[in-house]
Amino acid sequence: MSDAPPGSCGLPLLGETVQFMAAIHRGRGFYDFVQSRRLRYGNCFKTNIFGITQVFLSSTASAKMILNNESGKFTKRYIRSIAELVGDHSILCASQQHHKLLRTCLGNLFSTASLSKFTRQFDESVVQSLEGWGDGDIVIILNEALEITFKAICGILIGLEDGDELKTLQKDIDCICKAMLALPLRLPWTRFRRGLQARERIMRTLETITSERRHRGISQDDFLQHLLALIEKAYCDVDLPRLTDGEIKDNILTMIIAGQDTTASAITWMVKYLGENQKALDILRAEQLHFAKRISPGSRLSLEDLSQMPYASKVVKESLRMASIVPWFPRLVLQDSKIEGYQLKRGWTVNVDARSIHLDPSVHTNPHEFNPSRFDDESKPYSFLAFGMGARTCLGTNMARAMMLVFLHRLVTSYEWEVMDSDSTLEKWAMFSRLKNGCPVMVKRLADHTTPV
Ligand code: HEM
Repeated sequence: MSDAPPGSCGLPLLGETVQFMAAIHRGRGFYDFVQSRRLRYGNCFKTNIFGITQVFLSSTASAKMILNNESGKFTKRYIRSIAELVGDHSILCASQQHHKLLRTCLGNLFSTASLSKFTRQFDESVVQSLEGWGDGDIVIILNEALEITFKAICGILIGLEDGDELKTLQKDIDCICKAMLALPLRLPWTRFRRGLQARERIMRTLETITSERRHRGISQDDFLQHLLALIEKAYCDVDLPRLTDGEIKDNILTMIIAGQDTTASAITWMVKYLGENQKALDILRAEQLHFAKRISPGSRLSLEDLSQMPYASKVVKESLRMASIVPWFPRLVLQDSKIEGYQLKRGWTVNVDARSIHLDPSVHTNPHEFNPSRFDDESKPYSFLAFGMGARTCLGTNMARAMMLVFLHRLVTSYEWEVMDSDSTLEKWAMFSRLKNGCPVMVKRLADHTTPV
């Protein structure tokens, strides 16, 4: 094909899988594989990973065409190993038609009422965690953020906030996340096999919780209860949208995976960027201390409070732009099509390379500079893709923002911190851009903090 995208599809059968896996093993993470080819070939190139031709695109115009998908030529596609780990009924794997039903049913978790309740609970949890930090302690931000976000998300989804069951669940989720980038080999002791076994254990736990709710009349004010009630109601009203048990379990697992690691990683990068940018931190602290004086001491933050933090919101956005937690978004090509002058074939996967767009100097001035004020002006279309765009945009956008803002408020109004290790090496095998050192910081209580936690 003369107008095929540039790039190499590597060896027959193997493609460039070996190079991709090697990049995962190196400290700069799997994105290095994409970046080096982008530098060599430009905004559009092709490769072959796991036997599938993959095209990477990194212009705002191609992002619009693919994510908006007005032509209907693209659909979401994950590699088979990821689909097996999250389950066939997951919203991540759903066909276009079924996706709408799933999004309607799952959308309730992100209603204003649900997020309001979540924000207060999350604030309580952050306050408790921060209270445990002593003056001069070295705190690993990633570990703290993983624990707090996991507890909060499991609490709102399945009412599990403490105890051994939660710890086991966290270990199993970690195991699944690490298996997502592994070769899909089912041999004993392979990373992938361990991920599948962890998935089975989680499915059994969710089954037990569901059956206790149904047969022992145990009721909780959480999302699982809401989904089970929808099934009950749907027996009387056939038009009501409802999920099967398999869909409920796969999607609860999906939301834990999609919500915890991403948000905890984002919080970690945010603390690092601020720790290394005194000017932005000073503006932020002034805004937040001023805000703290307006709320009664000891009260918990509300969703409404979070809408009154303009600079903090820009800090969140800028951290997400620079970190690009989900670096690219894959889509399956349903029909032969043309993009950027290149021919795409049906069956290929196209990946919108959000990270390249976030760091493109023609899209964002001085892209490597941490500058929240860049968002004072309206952004160019499709230039900020941290949560994706279009029909498959992140369902948890507002929940993630709420968690980041709450954490930020409590941190800057209670502590000063110094980043103890500025190494930006990424963790190997992590599905999302995650700092290997977890961002160790030395914390010091603010002398006259106005919001005693
Ligand atoms: C900072 C944190 C987060 C980031 C950066 C993030 C990023 C993203 C991105 C980029 C996508 C779209 C991928 C694509 O188009 O292929 C996505 C989808 C999704 N996210 Fe998030 N996310 C975050 C937090 C959350 C949270 C807290 C939840 C829920 C608890 C969540 C649930 C989901 C779900 C269910 C989808 C699939 C939506 C669909 O296919 O319709 N995310 N996320």
